[in-house]
Amino acid sequence: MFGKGKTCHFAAVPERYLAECNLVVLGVMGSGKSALTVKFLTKRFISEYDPNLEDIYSSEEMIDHQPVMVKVMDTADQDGPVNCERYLSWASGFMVVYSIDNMQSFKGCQRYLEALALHRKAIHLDVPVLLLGNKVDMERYRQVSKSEGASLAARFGGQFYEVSACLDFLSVQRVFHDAVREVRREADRSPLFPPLCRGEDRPLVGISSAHTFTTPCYKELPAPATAKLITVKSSRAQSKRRAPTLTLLKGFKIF
Ligand SMILES: Nc1nc2c(ncn2[C@@H]2O[C@H](COP(=O)(O)OP(=O)(O)OP(=O)(O)O)[C@@H](O)[C@H]2O)c(=O)[nH]1
Repeated sequence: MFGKGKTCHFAAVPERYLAECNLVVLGVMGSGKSALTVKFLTKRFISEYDPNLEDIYSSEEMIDHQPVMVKVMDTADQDGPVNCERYLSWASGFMVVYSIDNMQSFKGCQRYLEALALHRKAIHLDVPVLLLGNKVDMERYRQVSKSEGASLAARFGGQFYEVSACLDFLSVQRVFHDAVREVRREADRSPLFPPLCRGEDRPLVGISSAHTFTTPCYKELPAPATAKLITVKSSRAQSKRRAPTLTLLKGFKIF
């Protein structure tokens, strides 16, 4: 299990004021989805994960002086974008990951982008999509050029980043925070985005419309069928405390 720690609460901000942003991380096996997710949540790079586990992690973040509960679904698709329903209807935004040292993973992520384009068209909402070229530390084995990544992202109307789960934390954090910013922008821009973010029965109090955003609820939101919700301490809070021992997927421990 990952993240037994209790949630960190920002002292001055009652929980009911937190907006939520559901991010889904997609990509073929081995592209680094779990590594990026764990890096964002814990500032650490862990090299092995159970590829079959699909979990949702949540972390309270302060982004542009606004608190937000970021929920990250680390998906575990075996065969590309099939049975996507569990995350399509849940997501506020998507992050599609490939590995710059693996052309197959780049081709694989195009299938995700196509599926997401269809989804966006179907619901008439520009749910933000970010394309991430991971493993830039593997530059000398690069198979996908930066311009190929950028032009693919542009083709599908998404932001493009190159990152590495095993290099600096801030670059990874920036990508996740930018995803939240994109979701906020879209929520502000589109009257079709539902007006308030609604967590599990969280009272909808005190959130001005300028800062509200949520899952595109074009239909009833089922809880993702196969995912567990795991709450971890925010990375910011964690850095201020003595690092706890976290037991990771597959029983790996980090300190
Ligand atoms: N060098 C390097 N290796 C990475 C990076 N990110 C992930 N890896 C390695 O790539 C392998 C796959 O990473 P995962 O995070 O498990 O990839 P995933 O996309 O979650 O894979 P599945 O769980 O199989 O879907 C692991 O051995 C990681 O250690 C990175 O930025 N740089």
